[in-house]
Amino acid sequence: MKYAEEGMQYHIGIRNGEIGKYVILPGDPKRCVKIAAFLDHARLVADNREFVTYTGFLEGERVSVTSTGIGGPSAAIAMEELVRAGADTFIRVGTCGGMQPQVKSGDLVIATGAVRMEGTSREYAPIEFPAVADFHLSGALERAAEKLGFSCHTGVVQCKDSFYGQHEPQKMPVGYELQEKWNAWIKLGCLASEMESAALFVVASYLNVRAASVFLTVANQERERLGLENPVVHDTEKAIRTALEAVRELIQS
Ligand SMILES: O=P(O)(O)O[C@H]1O[C@H](CO)[C@@H](O)[C@H]1O
Ligand SMILES: O=c1cc[nH]c(=O)[nH]1
Repeated sequence: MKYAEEGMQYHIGIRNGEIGKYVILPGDPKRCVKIAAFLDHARLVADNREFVTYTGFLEGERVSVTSTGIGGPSAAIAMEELVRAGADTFIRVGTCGGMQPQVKSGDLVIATGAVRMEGTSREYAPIEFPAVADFHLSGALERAAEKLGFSCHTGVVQCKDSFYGQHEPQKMPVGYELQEKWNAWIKLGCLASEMESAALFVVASYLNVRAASVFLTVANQERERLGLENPVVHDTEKAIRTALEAVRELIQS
């Protein structure tokens, strides 16, 4: 494809040689600078659309941070172009909404797999194919959260394309379907809902690279429904530190 000059990735604006093989993937571009602050000698290498990239060092190894924006389409584009630029190991650092009563605001969630109730992954793989995280990366995230003493849940998460379809299904013309499926995901033990991991895990399988996800639980609408305590938490630092500790372990191993 010839949309960009030679050696430059069209959407993310990265030039060859500007990123590490390890990339942290937040959704929010403003999270990039917070993550980059944990790297040595981090510098901004690209800023195009929703895709902001910093590259720095961890344990002497080059590590990058690229925001994906919201949803599967832009997350898949980011991963495709980062792989073309040389990356092979991805950890999404996101936010999520808890679904099970034990998943409380401020807790971390690590995804072992993701429900593919979004559109992007269907343009890569038939729906029978599972969206699964890399086993070794997820294990490294679990060990990191435990080492850092953070409250953490590991399991399947649910992905969708409509944030408001999750939060206000009754207002949607297809609310009957959204509500029925939501109840099914809860019965099946889904821990939390977010928007990018299903696409990232399926694209990673297709491109033969490694991907995993860790999230901050912002709040939990099921706890709200049950009349349980449910504050709103926005600070993603625990998820960021967990991801970077996992990358550190991978670099040292
Ligand atoms: O905080 P980020 O990483 O963007 O993740 C979550 O937040 C956004 C919705 O508010 C979606 O992108 C969802 O996956
Ligand atoms: O409830 C939430 C919180 C973050 N991201 C989501 O997709 N849903």
